Amino acid sequence: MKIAIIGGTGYGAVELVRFLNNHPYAELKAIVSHSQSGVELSDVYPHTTDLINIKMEELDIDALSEVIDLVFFATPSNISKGIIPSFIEKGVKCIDLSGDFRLKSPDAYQKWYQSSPADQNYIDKAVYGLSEIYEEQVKGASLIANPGCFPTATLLALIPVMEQGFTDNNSIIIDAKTGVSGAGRSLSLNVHYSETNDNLKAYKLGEHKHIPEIEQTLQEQSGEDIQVTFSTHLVPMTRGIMSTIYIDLTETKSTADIIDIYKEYYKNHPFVRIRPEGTLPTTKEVYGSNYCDIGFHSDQRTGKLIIISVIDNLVKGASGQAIQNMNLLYGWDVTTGLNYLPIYP
Ligand SMILES: NC(=O)C1=CN([C@@H]2O[C@H](COP(=O)(O)OP(=O)(O)OC[C@H]3O[C@@H](n4cnc5c(N)ncnc54)[C@H](OP(=O)(O)O)[C@@H]3O)[C@@H](O)[C@H]2O)C=CC1
Ligand SMILES: CC(=O)N[C@@H](CCC(=O)OP(=O)(O)O)C(=O)O
Repeated sequence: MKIAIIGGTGYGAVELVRFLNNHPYAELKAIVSHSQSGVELSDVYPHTTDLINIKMEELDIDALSEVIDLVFFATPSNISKGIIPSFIEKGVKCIDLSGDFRLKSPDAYQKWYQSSPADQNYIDKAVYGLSEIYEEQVKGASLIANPGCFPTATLLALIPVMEQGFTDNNSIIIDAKTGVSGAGRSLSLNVHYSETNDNLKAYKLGEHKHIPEIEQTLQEQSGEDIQVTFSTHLVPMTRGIMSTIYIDLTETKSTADIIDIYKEYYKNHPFVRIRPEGTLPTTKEVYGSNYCDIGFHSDQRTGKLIIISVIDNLVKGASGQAIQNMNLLYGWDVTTGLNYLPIYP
């Protein structure tokens, strides 16, 4: 299978390169860069020296479409929506790491992304690539909208319990934290070392574009009109997301009851690991890997279930899940190319 990556010098792209390099059925044919075409990837990322010998190139849709089967877009939002239709028309499948095709409502996209939405025909075609939940739909897709990092950690943690009929689905509070690589490679004051080191910041309260993404999927899964309270925090670490979720239970359930439900739900999904009672996952325990680890505490005193979900934002939250979706798309084992033990410590 011949692959191209667009957005070559970004963190998402170089993480895709890492996984494709280890993938037995995928061949990386081209890396497109709008800022550094003609430059060797290893000149931008010296850690790939002698391992990846690819000169980045300008985007040429016609020429690329002749030689590739699949394109990964690792570009900021507002880019892929103008390019993907041309690839799809030429029979090239697309996996988009940006948010351009995630929201089914064009009005919601306009509101939360403050920009005009993609062509409705392509929004309709796009499959939301939350791999474990939409496995069957992903298998038949031509365009996959890879989920955002916070929605991945949050939705995998919430959906199984919400299907049980003993939760108050309008009581959800999501308190999420992310490492700085979530903001990508470009520089800004927000992610400046002396602004983030030794510091903890809340940001984008009430206006984060992952709010409509989370609500859209929870509404689709439950059939209810759900609103969530969602807060994001920047933590002085490179990688990792922890989503701490609070949801009211309408029946008394022990932590062990909840764990049984999740173990059953994810029994055929190797990338979701359910922690035993008394242990809660940490971001370091999934570092560099495609795992989403989930732990629970059912608080009998308050009737709230507390769920802790961790991922590596660049792996399960972006490029790893994109590779998982590629594996589903082509009928390969989902773990192909992704069989990494987390890096610890
Ligand atoms: N970082 C993360 O944890 C996650 C990221 N994502 C999403 O994945 C996508 C990539 O993120 P990430 O790699 O972190 O971001 P980066 O900022 O690190 O990289 C994005 C790359 O896109 C290219 N690019 C930037 N501006 C333009 C432009 N105007 N036109 C064309 N290409 C452009 C640049 O590469 P070049 O100049 O080489 O073309 C840039 O390096 C984003 O949509 C992001 O929201 C999703 C989940 C998690
Ligand atoms: C630290 C930081 O800024 N994180 C980003 C993560 C968003 C992201 O990367 O996801 P999208 O693909 O939806 O843009 C944020 O909170 O906006």
